[in-house]
Amino acid sequence: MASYLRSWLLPQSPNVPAPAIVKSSSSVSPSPPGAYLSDDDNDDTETIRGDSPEHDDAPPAFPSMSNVQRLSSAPSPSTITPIPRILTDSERMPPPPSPGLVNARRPGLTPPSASNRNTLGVPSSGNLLSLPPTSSKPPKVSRKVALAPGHGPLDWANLKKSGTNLRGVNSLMRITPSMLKQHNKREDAWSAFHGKVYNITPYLPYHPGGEKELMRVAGRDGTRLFSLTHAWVNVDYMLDECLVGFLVNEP
Ligand code: HEM
Repeated sequence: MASYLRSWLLPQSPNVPAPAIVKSSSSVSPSPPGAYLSDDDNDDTETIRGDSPEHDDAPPAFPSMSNVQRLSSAPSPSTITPIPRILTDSERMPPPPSPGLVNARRPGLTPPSASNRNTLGVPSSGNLLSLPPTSSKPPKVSRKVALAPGHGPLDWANLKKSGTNLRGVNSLMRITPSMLKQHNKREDAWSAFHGKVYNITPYLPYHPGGEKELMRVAGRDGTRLFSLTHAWVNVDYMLDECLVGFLVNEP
């Protein structure tokens, strides 16, 4: 009786098989004697060693181990794999920056300072978020003049359609530079544009740039000055009813 109790209170000696470790072929399958003693050569013995996950639900050995036996066979704390801890919000990776701070975090770009921000907090310059300058030129000052009442663009269009003879001649002519030069008075002003000669006298009070400007080309070729001022204006359409002829070279 005493030896029986001692065998349960003391750890098992190495030559006595531990009752909890089932290695006996009789408990599993009828293997030939000695087959379960082989460590590596037999696959069947591998499946019943207890280190396989499939063996976790094996029934406890009988008789069960004492406290001393359990302590001696328990794994040391250093061999226990720690269970991963769930991170709190503050320990997780920070969220991506908001769009307004993207440039401030880019290397090589200076973050927008308070000095180059307007009252709305929008960077005014030196930042990709700022609007590009639309033009480096100063704003163009209009040189248009105030036309007399009844002398607007629509009034000119109506005059052209009225059938009034705006040419001052009965037929189209071949006009040399010397002939053109004789028509340089306000009441009789001709000017050449793109090889065509027009009577500009009826148009003088309708010219948005003023009579004075238009009279600069009276009696001569005004193509260059016209193109420098407003190349986009369709003079052929504007003065089609004022055509008097075509510019030709001197004979
Ligand atoms: C007979 C031919 C010409 C016609 C049909 C004509 C027509 C016009 C028109 C339609 C405009 C208004 C343009 C706009 O609204 O943007 C204009 C403006 C003007 N034109 Fe003429 N033009 C003629 C000849 C000339 C010539 C020869 C000069 C210069 C010597 C001249 C000087 C000007 C100027 C300074 C303005 C004002 C431009 C501005 O600041 O907006 N034009 N002209």
